[in-house]
Amino acid sequence: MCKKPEKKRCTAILLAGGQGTRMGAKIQKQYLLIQNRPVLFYSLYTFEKSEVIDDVILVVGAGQVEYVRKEFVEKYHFTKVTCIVEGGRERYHSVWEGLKEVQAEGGLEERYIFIHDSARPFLTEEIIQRAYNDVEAHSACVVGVPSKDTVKLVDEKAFSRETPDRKFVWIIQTPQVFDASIITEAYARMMSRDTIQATDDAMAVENELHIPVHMTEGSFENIKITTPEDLEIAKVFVRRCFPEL
Ligand SMILES: Nc1ccn([C@@H]2O[C@H](COP(=O)(O)OP(=O)(O)OP(=O)(O)O)[C@@H](O)[C@H]2O)c(=O)n1
Ligand SMILES: C[C@](O)(CO)[C@H](O)COP(=O)(O)O
Repeated sequence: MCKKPEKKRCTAILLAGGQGTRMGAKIQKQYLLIQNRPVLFYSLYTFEKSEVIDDVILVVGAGQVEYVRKEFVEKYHFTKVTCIVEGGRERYHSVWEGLKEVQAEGGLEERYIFIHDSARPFLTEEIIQRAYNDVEAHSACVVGVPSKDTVKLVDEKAFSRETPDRKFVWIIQTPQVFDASIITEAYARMMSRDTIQATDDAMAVENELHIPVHMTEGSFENIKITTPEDLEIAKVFVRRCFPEL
């Protein structure tokens, strides 16, 4: 009889260490409320219920570890959160802090890492499943959606330089999912450089290891809460995405 291969351990690194400058609110946007619950609650809830995700490393801002432990992990009984660490100045610093925890725990060969922005509360189990299938097939994948708009590359004075064929343009979301050994090696190399320009995790893998990263279909609801109008949209999406809450 053919034995089914064991599922690899799936760890989410959930990022909640940003300042939310573009939101311009008095508190960081991961703590703003959408329908009576903080933005950070929703992705923790989705990971907790997920059949794919085994454990969660939560990365938070300086001095927020105990607050998040009490007000999220204990209050809502999020049992998959195994550790809460402080992040750093840029998003990639925060990812690196999460990855250091992964390295310390070990088992890199048998593990996938799902890096997700807590600022994207409308992640679904379907997207997580699709990403899992994709990382099994390709070792590196990022969730995104094909662009619905025409995209132009422009010069410094905002004159159009090039219009890429839209069928090759994807708008990138999270989670971004990798073999643990690939993403830790890519980040270790990237973090040793003097200047770093990486607005997502795939860039580390593409630039440092030259490994192709596959696109996994996300959803147009998997938005990032970035500026105040995103919160207005979120109020509509939350009812559709979490009818049980
Ligand atoms: N130093 C940082 C910066 C960002 N993030 C997280 O990365 C995700 C995406 O970043 P972004 O939307 O840019 O969040 P902020 O950095 O908070 O926003 P802004 O750039 O407007 O300050 C968010 O969940 C944010 O909390 C993080 O953990 N650590
Ligand atoms: C990773 C990301 O969410 C993909 O869209 C995005 O690049 C994060 O960028 P930000 O400038 O930190 O919001």
